[in-house]
Amino acid sequence: MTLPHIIAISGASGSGKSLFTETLCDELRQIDTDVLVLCEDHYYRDQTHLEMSEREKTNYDHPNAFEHELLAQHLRDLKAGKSIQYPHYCFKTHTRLQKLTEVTAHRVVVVEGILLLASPELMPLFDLKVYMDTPLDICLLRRIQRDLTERGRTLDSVAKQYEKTVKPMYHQFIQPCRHKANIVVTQGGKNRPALEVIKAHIRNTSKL
Ligand SMILES: Nc1ncnc2c1ncn2[C@@H]1O[C@H](COP(=O)(O)OP(=O)(O)O)[C@@H](O)[C@H]1O
Ligand SMILES: O=c1ccn([C@@H]2O[C@H](COP(=O)(O)O)[C@@H](O)[C@H]2O)c(=O)[nH]1
Repeated sequence: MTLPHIIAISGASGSGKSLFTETLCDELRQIDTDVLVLCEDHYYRDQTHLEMSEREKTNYDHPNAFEHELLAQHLRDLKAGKSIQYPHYCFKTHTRLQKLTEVTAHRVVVVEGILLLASPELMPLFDLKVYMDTPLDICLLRRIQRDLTERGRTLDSVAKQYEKTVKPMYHQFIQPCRHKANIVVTQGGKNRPALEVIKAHIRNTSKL
């Protein structure tokens, strides 16, 4: 089997990574492209051993919060044509679920997450690196809306986490990776020309 083409979609929380990935992959499937999506979020380290009050103090925007070594192993396995079993993570409890999803190797693998380009172990595994360059104030507004409706947070907790870790870690780890990307996407998940460019690149390079 042809090696999978692995694409990283990175950028700040709320920058539009998920929407961009979902749109890209839906459209690739419509043209019969065999594509698998993996989320870096699934690889957050389990916090079960900590009290809830301690879990809430964890810095989830630092690279150490992720089990990048497991994600790297999974990407190497997929490159070798092997199946993987990826974990699932719950943002409300900050723990891994008792659930693994088995997936087989695909021709195209799209991985999305905030700190993919900050990991020296992951970087060599990506064939294409995309950075979502969205102003941080827009990201924050989107994050407030999502965290209140989907992740069981309050406005106060979102504001505190943003000041304490989300914003400083963005400046320390995420934004400095912008220059490592092959493609920088402005205007979030709805940037139609950027989607077309990446689709054309995938068609040309993944020998579909
Ligand atoms: N260009 C855009 N215009 C309007 N809304 C957008 C745009 N890009 C993303 N969104 C919305 O912003 C929110 C956050 O986007 P999402 O893709 O979940 O970000 P991320 O995965 O980077 O955290 C979602 O509700 C999404 O639908
Ligand atoms: O237990 C957790 C784990 C992560 N977070 C926050 O999630 C975002 C990353 O997710 P996106 O889907 O890219 O927005 C990150 O900024 C963490 O702060 C959390 O709050 N709790």
